[in-house]
Amino acid sequence: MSGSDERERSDRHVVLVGMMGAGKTTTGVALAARLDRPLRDGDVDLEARTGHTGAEIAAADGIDHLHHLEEEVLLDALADERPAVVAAAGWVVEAPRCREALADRATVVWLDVPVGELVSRMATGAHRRPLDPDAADALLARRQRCFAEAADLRLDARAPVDELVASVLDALDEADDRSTEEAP
Ligand SMILES: Nc1ncnc2c1ncn2[C@@H]1O[C@H](COP(=O)(O)OP(=O)(O)OP(=O)(O)O)[C@@H](O)[C@H]1O
Ligand SMILES: O=C(O)C1=C[C@@H](O)[C@@H](O)[C@H](O)C1
Ligand SMILES: [Mg+2]
Repeated sequence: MSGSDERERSDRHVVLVGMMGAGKTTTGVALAARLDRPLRDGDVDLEARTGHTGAEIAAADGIDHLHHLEEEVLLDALADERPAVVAAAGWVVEAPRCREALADRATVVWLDVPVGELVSRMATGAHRRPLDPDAADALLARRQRCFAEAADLRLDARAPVDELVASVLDALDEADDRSTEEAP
């Protein structure tokens, strides 16, 4: 894993990033249980803060306003001293402030899913704004670099959830082993 070692690994948040429908919430619930950490889900925090879903905010106030709120929600979650598992909003890797905070305070896992599978996964749940396949394709192409820059670990998230969780736990253990070996 790359990324800043300013904080001990065990103090860092584990943040799941990826496109809408990539499985951040689903994997986040299972990972938080295994790590015995709280789950901070961007969509849940957004609704608790505003009383509205992302889809409602985008429709009423525009996508830029939604993005501004999502940025604040992630920065708040990362500022919490208690290490958590965080399911971040899909967009946040495009925000330089978020990428900086992620590099400082988190181990970042990119749940990467091809567009065809994403589109069927996005059909579930009511909180998402609608996105057609061509728009999803263009968005992923544009955002690929941001995900790659932010991520310490990239997983093919077509795998079953328990395998994804095991891969994250393995990567965290390996990083812990390396930092123990490197300690003076
Ligand atoms: N590893 C997986 N294998 C198969 N289906 C999955 C997997 N992970 C998630 N799903 C399914 O994909 C759909 C979207 O998952 P989820 O809501 O967790 O995505 P998300 O990344 O949190 O989306 P959003 O960014 O919109 O909140 C759900 O129906 C979920 O059951
Ligand atoms: O991935 C995206 O582009 C988005 C994700 C959501 O969190 C919202 O920011 C919005 O619906 C756009
Ligand atoms: Mg989610």
